[in-house]
Amino acid sequence: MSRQRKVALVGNPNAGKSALFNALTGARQKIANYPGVTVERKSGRFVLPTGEPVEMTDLPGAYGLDPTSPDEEVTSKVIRGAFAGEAVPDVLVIVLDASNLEQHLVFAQEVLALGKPSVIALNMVDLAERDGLVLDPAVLAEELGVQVIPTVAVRRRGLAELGEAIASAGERHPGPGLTRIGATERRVAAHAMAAAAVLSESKRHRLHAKLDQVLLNPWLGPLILLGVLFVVFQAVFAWATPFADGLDAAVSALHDGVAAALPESLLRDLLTDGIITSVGSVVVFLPQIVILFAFILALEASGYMARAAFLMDRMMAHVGLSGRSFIPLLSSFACAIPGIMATRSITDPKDRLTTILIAPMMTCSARLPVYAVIIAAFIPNTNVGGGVGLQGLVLFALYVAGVLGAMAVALVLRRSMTRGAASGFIMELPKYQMPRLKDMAIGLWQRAWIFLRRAGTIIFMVTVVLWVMLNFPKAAPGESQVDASIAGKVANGLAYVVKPIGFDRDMALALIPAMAAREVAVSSLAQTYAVDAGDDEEQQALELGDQIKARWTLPMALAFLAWFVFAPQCMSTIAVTRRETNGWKWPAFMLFYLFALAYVAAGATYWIAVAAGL
Ligand SMILES: Nc1nc2c(ncn2[C@@H]2O[C@H](COP(=O)(O)OP(=O)(O)OP(=O)(O)O)[C@@H](O)[C@H]2O)c(=O)[nH]1
Ligand SMILES: [Mg+2]
Repeated sequence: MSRQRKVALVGNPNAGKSALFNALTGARQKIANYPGVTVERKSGRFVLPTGEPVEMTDLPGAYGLDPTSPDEEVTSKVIRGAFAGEAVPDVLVIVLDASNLEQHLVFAQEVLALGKPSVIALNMVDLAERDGLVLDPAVLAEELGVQVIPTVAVRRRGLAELGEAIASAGERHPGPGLTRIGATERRVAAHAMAAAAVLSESKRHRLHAKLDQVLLNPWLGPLILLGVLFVVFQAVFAWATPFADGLDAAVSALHDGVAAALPESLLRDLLTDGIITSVGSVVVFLPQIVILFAFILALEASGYMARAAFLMDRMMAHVGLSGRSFIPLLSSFACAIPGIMATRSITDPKDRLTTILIAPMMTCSARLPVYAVIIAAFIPNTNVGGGVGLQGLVLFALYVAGVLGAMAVALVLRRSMTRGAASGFIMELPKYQMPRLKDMAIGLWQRAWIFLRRAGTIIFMVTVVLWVMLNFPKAAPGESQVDASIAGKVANGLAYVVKPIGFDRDMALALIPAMAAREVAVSSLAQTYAVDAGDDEEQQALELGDQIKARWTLPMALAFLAWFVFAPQCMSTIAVTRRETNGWKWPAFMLFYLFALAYVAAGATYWIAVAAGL
């Protein structure tokens, strides 16, 4: 034999080619670049069982022979013998991931159609078996017309058999089935072959495979995801009502009880109209928060969340981000702080910065009380048909508005301040699982506790300060207490700024303490109206929602909602952004652009609503 024969390993990315290459060639490797491109060329010596030494190359992973990347181009050219200065391989070892057979068979058919001497390494059979899937290599060999050797590259299983198969791989002609052209035909055939090769499959594996087929379907998948999210928001309203009503009654009872038990005094006012009214107005949203988190935790534990990230990867790529940003952004639906901290897992610094900057637009749970009180006051609790409640629909729309805003900003940032290419994304999809009740209960308890602690600390303190500012100096007889107070005077100043976007003095007043935490907007409205009601018993008896309804117009309410979709009203988020970006530059930028967006969005909402005659 004049020339040393060449054997090349080909297959989809992550099939285990390099693992197999290392197992076969050991330390006898040469690493260089293919001439003219920065693609690594790995080759090594391997001695066949016949004693014949061959040169083995580990080709870059590819999904097809029509290249879409420099890696794929090298692979495609080398195996066709079209790469200048590179000898054409004599035998191809096509490496397949047995636990992902259907997908890998698509490329395998394309390679086999070239008609070269080939062998298939059915790799990762250990992982397939772990998942309850046992395959019959003989069926595949029959279908494909080449030898199929089960291997476990990392355990060196099947290497000797693979060597023998390589030694005996001879000239072959592509069978009729392998001259199929077109990706769709190959896909259909891959599906049939993968199904035919199954020797035994646990019920669970079959079910999971079916689930993935539906949930990850490029058309159905996103629709289902949208549907799931939609149900969540419907439930947040529908299921929480009885519990929220109960809490509300308890808060009122406590308020009245304390008011009756104490003599009239400043302390009594502070306790009742100040603390109980404000903290109570936030605490009543506990049921909605718990329901929202129950869904989020269940979706995470079941394995669906990772699928959602997978589905979102393509969409995120459109705005220059990857699926990697999805998890931090998703956590930001609970709270932007853990979300921003979770961006540490994003390796590309510009990717990460973009994700941090848009995280506050994901609707966090602190906005829920604001949204809920205004929606409940202004949006009728009607059915828009098919059992869909209008209130849940509006809530859903607010979440969507935040997401769309974030995507638009990411798109702009990735073309300007954080310019750069989107990084790739590979994600392991976890197995489907029934969420465990105990884990869920612990998770829910933690979230509920965090929420209550906020009510007991930040909101409590801001409330006391606000109460002082609202109650002093005392109004002259006939004058409104709110107008006379320090808070009222400050709010009157701010009211000039927010008047063009439809906000009145009370709304302006709510914005100031809400810088500490968004929920405070609700408690400060509750307090303002309690102070404003003074001794008017009829006014005092009104619920916050009814107060708001009586004082605001629908365009005002909608503008207020639009404001909270964007406004960066959370000191902790600003602080954590400063820490994660090492300076004030980015948090300052974040504050500026989010306030600008909030102002424009609220103004546009107000004037459009007014023009529409709402
Ligand atoms: N359990 C198990 N893991 C394997 C097996 N073969 C490879 N792996 C692991 O699968 C992962 C991917 O393997 P690689 O050899 O890097 O895959 P590759 O085909 O070279 O991937 P690209 O170079 O990206 O095309 C690695 O973590 C390997 O350790 C196997 O038979 N069983
Ligand atoms: Mg590799």
